[in-house]
Amino acid sequence: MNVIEAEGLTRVFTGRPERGNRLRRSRHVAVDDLDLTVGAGESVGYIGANGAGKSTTIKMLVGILVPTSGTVTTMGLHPLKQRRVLARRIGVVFGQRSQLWWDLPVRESFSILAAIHSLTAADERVRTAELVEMLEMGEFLATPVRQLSLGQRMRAEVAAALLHRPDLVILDEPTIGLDVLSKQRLREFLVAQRREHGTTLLLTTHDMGDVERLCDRILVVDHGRLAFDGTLDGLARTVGARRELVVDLAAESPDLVDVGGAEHVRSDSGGLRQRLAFDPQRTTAARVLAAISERAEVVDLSIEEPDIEDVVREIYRATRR
Ligand SMILES: Nc1ncnc2c1ncn2[C@@H]1O[C@H](COP(=O)(O)OP(=O)(O)OP(=O)(O)O)[C@@H](O)[C@H]1O
Repeated sequence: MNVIEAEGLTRVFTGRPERGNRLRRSRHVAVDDLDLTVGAGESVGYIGANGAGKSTTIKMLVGILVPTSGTVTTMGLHPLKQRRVLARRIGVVFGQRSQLWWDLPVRESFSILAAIHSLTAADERVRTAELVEMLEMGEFLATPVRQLSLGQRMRAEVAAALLHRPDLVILDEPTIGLDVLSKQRLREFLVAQRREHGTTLLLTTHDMGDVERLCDRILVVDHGRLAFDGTLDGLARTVGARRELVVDLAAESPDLVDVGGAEHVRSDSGGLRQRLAFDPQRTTAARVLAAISERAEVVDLSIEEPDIEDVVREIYRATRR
């Protein structure tokens, strides 16, 4: 069964009437004739530059925005006409907007949501305990939401959206602004939910790490239109999404140009710091590091992910050729 089916989905925003000419309004096509199907159990990353139309699409899928034209069903339901029924079947997280009660302790927000979703008292207890453990929320359950750190709040938001075990979870920028550890926790949790419950995931993100660790299908949107629909492998083949290993060496060294599986990008400070690019589909950072260590003593290292904006720009370039 398809969890999401959209055909010719279009949303046009019209501005205010222009001064001196009330009949003229600016017109902006945010989502342009989009055909989209997402099957049960898929994990789909929806990426694109700022303003490409990601949030607008999601809002139409969940019934917050009315399409200008086209059709859409989510979980086989009409998002606008059957919004209440749909709300019981899906979980939605908008990174920038909270669904928790600001002044209440986190635990109470969960209780209210459990009541809204008609969970039994026993089920609420079991599910809350499970989420608290998996998302490590024990230490801030009694804290009012407004006092949470961003990482804590996002974990609580995700828990709130998944409390009723929805079949489809839609996340708009779930890891935005989070530190490395919080991102990792959240990703591990989502992977586990998928594995254990077969949950379908659709997420928008600017973080290539989210895409790599969470998604088996990627959609790239450009000016409201689909520019790419395929796997991460396919995306990497199209744009060569590379990572960079940055190593600090114990002594100045010549450029590390002959390291297998990696390409020397740049040396700084007489070769004390060197950057090597590699394709994560073909080799691993550990292998590249081992090869470097045979040639020079490494004292520190970091790995830089490709910037999603660069990947998207490359996709746009490739698809417009
Ligand atoms: N309510 C609105 N009224 C007018 N224009 C809007 C409205 N909402 C969005 N837009 C415009 O539609 C386009 C798509 O916006 P949307 O928020 O869907 O982009 P996005 O891909 O989610 O971007 P971001 O990554 O920055 O969140 C943008 O040009 C935006 O300015």
